[in-house]
Parts: sequence; C-alpha cells; structure tokens
Amino acid sequence: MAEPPASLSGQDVGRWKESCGSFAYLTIKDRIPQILTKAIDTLHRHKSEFFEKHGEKGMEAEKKAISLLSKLRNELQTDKPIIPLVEKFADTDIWNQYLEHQQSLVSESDGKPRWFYSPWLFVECYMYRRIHEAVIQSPPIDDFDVFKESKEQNFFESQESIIALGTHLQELLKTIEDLDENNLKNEFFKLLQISLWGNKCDLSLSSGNTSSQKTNIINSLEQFKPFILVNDMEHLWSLLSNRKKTRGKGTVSRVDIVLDNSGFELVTDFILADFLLSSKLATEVHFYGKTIPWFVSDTTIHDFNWLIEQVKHSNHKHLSKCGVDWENYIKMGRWVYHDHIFWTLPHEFCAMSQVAPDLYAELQKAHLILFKGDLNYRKLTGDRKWEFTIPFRQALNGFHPAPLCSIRTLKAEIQVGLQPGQGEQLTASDPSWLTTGKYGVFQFDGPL
Ligand SMILES: O=P(O)(O)OC[C@H]1O[C@](O)(CO)[C@@H](O)[C@@H]1O
Ligand SMILES: [Mn+2]
Repeated sequence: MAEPPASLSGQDVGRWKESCGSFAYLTIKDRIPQILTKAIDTLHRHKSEFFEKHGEKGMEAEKKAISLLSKLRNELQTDKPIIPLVEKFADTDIWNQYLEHQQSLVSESDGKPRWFYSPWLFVECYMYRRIHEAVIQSPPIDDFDVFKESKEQNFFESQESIIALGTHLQELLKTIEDLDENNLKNEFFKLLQISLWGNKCDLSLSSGNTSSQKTNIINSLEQFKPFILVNDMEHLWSLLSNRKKTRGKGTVSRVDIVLDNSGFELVTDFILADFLLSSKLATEVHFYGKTIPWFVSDTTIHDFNWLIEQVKHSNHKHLSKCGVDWENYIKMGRWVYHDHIFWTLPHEFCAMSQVAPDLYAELQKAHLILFKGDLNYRKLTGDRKWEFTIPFRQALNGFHPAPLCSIRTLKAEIQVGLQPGQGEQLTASDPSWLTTGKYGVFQFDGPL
C-alpha cells in the first residue's frame, strides 16, 4: 500500500484560504496558550483552598505548578524544542521514546522537534501531558484537575437539556417493550443523533470557555439533519438488530464506547447506553475514559462517577431515576468502565496493536465500537492530509479491532469518505465547515 500522506502541522497554511494559517497553526498559536493561561488562573484561584488543606506546603506547590506552566507557555510561544518528560509516571518512557522517534524524522538542518513544525496531533497531546507533569511535580496538590471546574460548569449550565433528555428516556422506557421494529429503530436513530450533537460541547475548541447545551436538543434533530455529511446509522441498526434476532439466550452483545467529553456529551452517551441495554440491542456496554485530565473536557473516572452521582441526586424524578439505574448497571457489571494509558498517548490508532496489544485485544471483544468526538477521529485517521474522497477504511490504515463507527462533529481540517465534489462544494458554501462543529458524521467500518 502507498505511504499515508503527511501529518497536519502548525506549519501548514489554511486548507481553504492560502493566505491564512491552518486551524492547526491557529490552535497552537492562540487556543493552546489561552488554555494554559486559564489553567494558571485556576491554580491561582484555588490558592486559599490549597492552604486550608495543606498549609504552607500547599501554597508552595501552587507556586511551583504555576511556574512550570508559565515555563511551558513560554517554550510554546517561542517555538522552543520539545523536551523529554522528566517526572517518572506510567507512560513516561513511551512518551520519551515517541519523542525520539519524532526527533529521528526531523532532518539535520531543522534540528529538534518544535511546536509549530512537528505533527499537530503530537504537540497538542504533548501539551496536555506537560500540564499533567507540572501538576504531578507539585505535591501535595498532585491530584488537582485544572479542568474540573469547567467540566462541572458545563454540566450545571446544561441542566435544562439534561432534564429534557432524562425525561425523554424515562418516558420511552415505559413503552419500550411494546415498540415495533420501526419505532425502535427511530428511537435508536434519535439517541444516536443526540449523542452526535452532544459532541459540539467540548471545551477545547472554545479554549476552555463555557460551551454548554442550553436548548432542548431533541426538538432540533430534524433541523440538524442536513449537516450530517456521512450517515451510516442504518449499518449500526442492521448490525445490532440482526445480532439481537439471531443470538442465543445468554449470549453477549457488547457495544464499546470510547468516550470523549464529560458534562453534557457524557449524559447523551449514557442515555444512548441505557437505551442499548433497555432495548436489548446490547447486553453490555463498556466505556473507555482518560487516565489524566485531557483536552480540557475529556472524561476521567472521576468525572464519570461524579456525573452519575449528580444525576442520581437530582431533584428531578426522571433524572434521578436515570442516575439510580446507571449506578445499578455498573454494580451488575452491565456497564463497565476501563481506562488505559494509550488513550493519552500521541499515537495514531493504527499503532495500537503494537503499542497497547492488551487494549487492542479488549476492543476485539466488542461487537461494535463507537468512537466519540473529534480527537478520536484524528487518531483513527492518523491526523493526516487525506483527500476528502479516500475511503474511511483506507485512512484507518489497518486499525480494525471490531466493526466501528466514528460519531464526530468536525473540529479539525480532516475528513475522509466524502462523495466526489462534496468537500469542494462545502468549501465554496461554508468555508469553515471543517472546524466549527456545525457538521457531523456517523462513519462506519464494518467487518473485514
Ligand atoms: O472533544 P473533541 O470532539 O475530541 O474535540 C477536541 C478538539 O479540540 C481541538 O483540538 C481544538 O483545540 C480540536 O481540533 C480537537 O480535535
Ligand atoms: Mn474532547
């Protein structure tokens, strides 16, 4: 097979306007420094809390973390070489090996890997890993999540929509046993679309500023339909409904969800996961989250548990019923949470079978894997400059643990599997279609 194309990078010019910097460039130049500044500010604001908890040591730790983050911001803004990680952690060696690999790709005259010249996926992941390094180097505040507040705020600000979703689910569950095939399929499609548009609410695109869901999303689904550029929902239905019909008693149907953002998006994923069990389209759902705070709003085990607790203690009866059910699913092992350091490494997913064979083997147990969000799409496709019409399977570059589907709103200058001319038409009618989160895809890759 021909070599895959080059990686997106901060040195690229815009895909649609050659005089402009690419989205990758603008992210490194503007968005990432803003996220760092916000993280510094958050540490500042928690100063007295650190003091109350840890006394003088807490104050010193806050100063240390802030100085490490300021140094990081300076390295980035002056395009300094990317330096190895120093603090020993579970993934430090793999990171440093990856860095050496990047170094080997840089030609002699260019010197070392640098922020604006190396692959965007690598430097952006590296930035979040360095934020984590700054925090773990600063005990006793080494378990502080600088993004926790924003994630919680997103949840609280989306309350009305969350209540609407909880109510919708509970009403649906009352009659779910009596629904005919067609109605069940319609409901499945609705909840898939809710989970898709839930992905608009990430906090990395908005530089850590609030990005919540204020309106009832269920009423907007028809209006959003034209913005689904690749719609493979039928494939998901066929796969799961055929399996439901043909599987024997006591046989498992397992759907794995590689999670993205906490807050509103996570609620939409839970609603979908609940429906999968209640409709018997699946018998188990496995979730994958991040081991460290990541791309501002990504879900950690703490966020996962926190959100279920919040929902359970809601004053709204339908919502609290959701929380009780979700906790029970976990207790019964029908919902299973996994984490793995691979998800917070910079590698594209086609490297998973080599870098994390245990994770690859785990995913192979699924009958369907749903990959939520934009960053997962970038890693599925290697964050490379593919032509818009290249088949999704080709861009996956051999990654195929099980049938899979990307559920993603577009927030990076990469999209594959379009019809001839579709990308060009979009560029003409809506030049920023690739990066605003207004468009979405359900992109499926079936059995080999
Ligand atoms: O939460 P998501 O959907 O993965 O989106 C995170 C996105 O943030 C950005 O990095 C912008 O910083 C996107 O390009 C990126 O993929
Ligand atoms: Mn995210």
